[in-house]
Amino acid sequence: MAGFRAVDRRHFPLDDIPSIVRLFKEQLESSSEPDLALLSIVVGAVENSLTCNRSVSVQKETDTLCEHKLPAVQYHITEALYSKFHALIKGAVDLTQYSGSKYATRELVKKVSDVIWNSLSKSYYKDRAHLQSLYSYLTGRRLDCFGVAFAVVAGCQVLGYRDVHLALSEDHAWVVFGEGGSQTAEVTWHGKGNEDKRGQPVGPGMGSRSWLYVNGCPVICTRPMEVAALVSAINPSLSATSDAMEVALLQQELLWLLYDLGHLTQYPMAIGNLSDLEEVSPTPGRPPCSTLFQEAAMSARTYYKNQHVYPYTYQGGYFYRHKMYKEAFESWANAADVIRLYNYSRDDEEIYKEFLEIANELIPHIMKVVSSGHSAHSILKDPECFAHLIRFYDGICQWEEGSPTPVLHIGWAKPLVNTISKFDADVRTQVVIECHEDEICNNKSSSGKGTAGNTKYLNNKYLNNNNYCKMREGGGGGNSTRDIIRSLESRV
Ligand SMILES: CC1(C)CN=C(N2CCN(c3ncnc4sc(CC(F)F)cc34)CC2)S1
Repeated sequence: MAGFRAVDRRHFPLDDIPSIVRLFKEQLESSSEPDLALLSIVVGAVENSLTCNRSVSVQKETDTLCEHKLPAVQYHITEALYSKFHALIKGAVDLTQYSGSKYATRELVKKVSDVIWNSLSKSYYKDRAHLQSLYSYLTGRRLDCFGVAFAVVAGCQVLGYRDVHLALSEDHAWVVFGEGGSQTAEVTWHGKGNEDKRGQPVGPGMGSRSWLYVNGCPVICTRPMEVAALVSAINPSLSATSDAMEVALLQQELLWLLYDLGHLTQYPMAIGNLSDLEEVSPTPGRPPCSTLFQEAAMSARTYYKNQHVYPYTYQGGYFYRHKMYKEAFESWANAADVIRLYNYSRDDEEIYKEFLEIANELIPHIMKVVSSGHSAHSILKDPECFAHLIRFYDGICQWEEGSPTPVLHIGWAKPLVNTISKFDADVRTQVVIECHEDEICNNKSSSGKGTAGNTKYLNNKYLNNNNYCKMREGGGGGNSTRDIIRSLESRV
């Protein structure tokens, strides 16, 4: 649409959270598609005014939630930026070049990606905050890697293509297009120092088994889920240690609107974002954040073959912050059960850092804290805690097996040895180690091209009955947990 619909104009000026929620609600419930450019410009303007300007207005203590006034988003500013985006896209893409098909072609998608890509400012710090919205793009010519992918989808919407949608893994974004969303295309970069693969289909399919492409189980967005992605990408941080409260409250309200409309059901990370916000500032009458973290994990199991890691690290982080250490061990073991199916490759640094922090910071901290106490109920006397930790470490070991890049090094072994040796032998012997082969792991070892620990992998199944966990010895060599445990036994 060339300009704002008349209905949109009357929402302005947007000077508080309810007025922005009303605009989103109307966009999401109106007959035609929600307008990604309009919504991204609006939330980008609010975020920018509350997090990027030095002139931070000190909120009067007397203010209650509903009186949270925002720096008003004026209609004429929004309309000018909206028209600028339309002019940029329509001016650069001659649609007569792309046959009359209603479906986008790879050339069209690549062309829109080039228009965004070539209009970005030449050099800026790509990992900075607040570079995800079209407001940032249109006022500063700066976008982060997610922002480029989002801008391409918004640009294709401006051109009238309803088949181009955002595809999201846990650390990358690309687009699907064509009949039934059957085609894929890279449209942005990933990580540092990697040549971008823009225009190419997302590859190399299952072969690489890298976490970056979540084994063929990305979140394929509908238009409302693309709105959920732009809302999830709102970044309230003012500095490394503080958030702009109004921006966080706006994000929370918009996520509840999307939740109630059912648009987060198949989007585990957005549910996780909402749970994090609820943990900090619970909304009366809403489910507790612990329930939401569980919903995120269930969503990943239901819709994405349990191939996503973050729902379990969201949940484990929550339990850790609330000193629910046994539950944290279980969530982290569940996260390791996901990563064990992958091969660690060079693009997977983000999840490597996540597991490194859990194994070498968070678990050792827990061990230190609980070692000071001497209660009979200590987790150090609980075989199920030991079993969760073994499952956690074993998952990381299996992740490494068959991978082109090694995972473990001595920096991992010391905290691991230290942790396991905190459990007495009579507790450890209650955990029967049982490993057996099954088809998934066979595929992993057959397709694994890696060198690190390239051995025949046997899956560790955990049968949790009679209050102990069975992990039966099997074949295999490399870093299988059995070898680690055996070597530990000889030292403890
Ligand atoms: C348990 C954690 C460490 C806490 N926050 C986590 N996030 C994971 C990434 N987040 C996300 N939240 C919603 N949608 C997306 S799409 C995406 C990949 C990017 F390249 F597009 C990331 C992401 C939000 C924050 S994982």
